[in-house]
Amino acid sequence: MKGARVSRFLDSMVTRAQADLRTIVLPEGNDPRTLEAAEAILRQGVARLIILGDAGRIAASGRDLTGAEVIDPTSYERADELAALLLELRRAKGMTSEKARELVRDVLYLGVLMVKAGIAEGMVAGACHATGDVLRPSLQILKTAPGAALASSFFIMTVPDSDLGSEGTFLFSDCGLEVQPSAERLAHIAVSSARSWEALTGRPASVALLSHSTKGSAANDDAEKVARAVELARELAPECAIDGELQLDAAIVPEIGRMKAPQSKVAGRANCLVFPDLDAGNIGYKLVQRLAKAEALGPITQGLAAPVNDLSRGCDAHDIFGVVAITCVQAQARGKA
Ligand SMILES: CC(C)(COP(=O)(O)OP(=O)(O)OC[C@H]1O[C@@H](n2cnc3c(N)ncnc32)[C@H](O)[C@@H]1OP(=O)(O)O)[C@@H](O)C(=O)NCCC(=O)NCCS
Ligand SMILES: CC(=O)OP(=O)(O)O
Repeated sequence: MKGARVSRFLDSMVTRAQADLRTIVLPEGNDPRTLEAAEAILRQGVARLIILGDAGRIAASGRDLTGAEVIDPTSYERADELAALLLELRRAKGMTSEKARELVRDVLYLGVLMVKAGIAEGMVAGACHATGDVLRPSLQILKTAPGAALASSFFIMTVPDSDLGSEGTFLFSDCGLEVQPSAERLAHIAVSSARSWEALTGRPASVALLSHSTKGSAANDDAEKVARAVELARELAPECAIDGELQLDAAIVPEIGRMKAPQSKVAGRANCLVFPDLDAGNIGYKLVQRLAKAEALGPITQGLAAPVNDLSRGCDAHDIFGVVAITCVQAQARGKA
């Protein structure tokens, strides 16, 4: 964490988080990277923290976690109350009181239930759990936000020494949640991404729906799905700059955008890149992170009723710190909505 390069984007998230503190639950208190990030979050006054895990093990980490509330999920005094809440919310889906009492000891379910009950305002996990396991409890318990058709996810990528996108910063979606979105779901992902970008950066979104084809240069079902998603996204958000289908070079490199899609207002200047499916999105973000040494903060969920954000199991403490700062900013926005 010490000496980690902080992007201008992350710096702005930290400043906003510090100005109006929120309470975030970190269910992976047994993970050393999480404790390293927690120490930095507390030292810099970025969030109030609830850390779930074995208190003895956490104390033995040697991290200064003064100010954090450490809760052992095996002896939490509000466990019965949260199990009753889970039962009430999921009874129609076959939840039993026995199963609810068992699930409330699972740190991921416990964390989400704490958010649902208002004990915490957001959650960050995924350093040592797979994405499906992190997101399933939030999809089941928190559900989508009013007006959101679906939940999806994005990364904020900052490529060092690049002037593409927004001075090297991009939103990539969906790199974590929707596996094989239909044209309709892709359109919703594109519009949510534009709104997330604008809420986080304060800058106008320029959204490219990516493909192996630019404006009909290839004719097949995959390219047509993306072109259809563009039409639908424009109907959903006529005020947004959205275009496609575009190849990656046409989307972000001005001279190639002008050559391949001369009529497009997005080509060559896109800052939000929407991938056609999860294979492309997940592989794409990891390529940019690992080969271009980009800062990759996410997967951040959008469209959920309260902020629960995931991490890659390949993350480091800097990534966890960054995702917590973004979660705080999302929690502030929810508080004001
Ligand atoms: C997130 C994910 C786990 C959800 O699917 P699932 O576990 O199969 O769960 P289900 O389809 O049973 O859905 C569980 C609940 O989530 C809801 N749900 C699923 N996807 C949703 C979405 N995109 N938006 C809103 N709700 C959604 C379902 O409606 C269901 O609600 P219900 O139980 O109240 O009826 C699945 O989409 C997934 O595995 N995605 C890929 C994750 C991944 O591996 N990413 C790569 C690394 S980042
Ligand atoms: C986002 C992601 O790819 O997560 P993981 O690396 O944990 O699968």
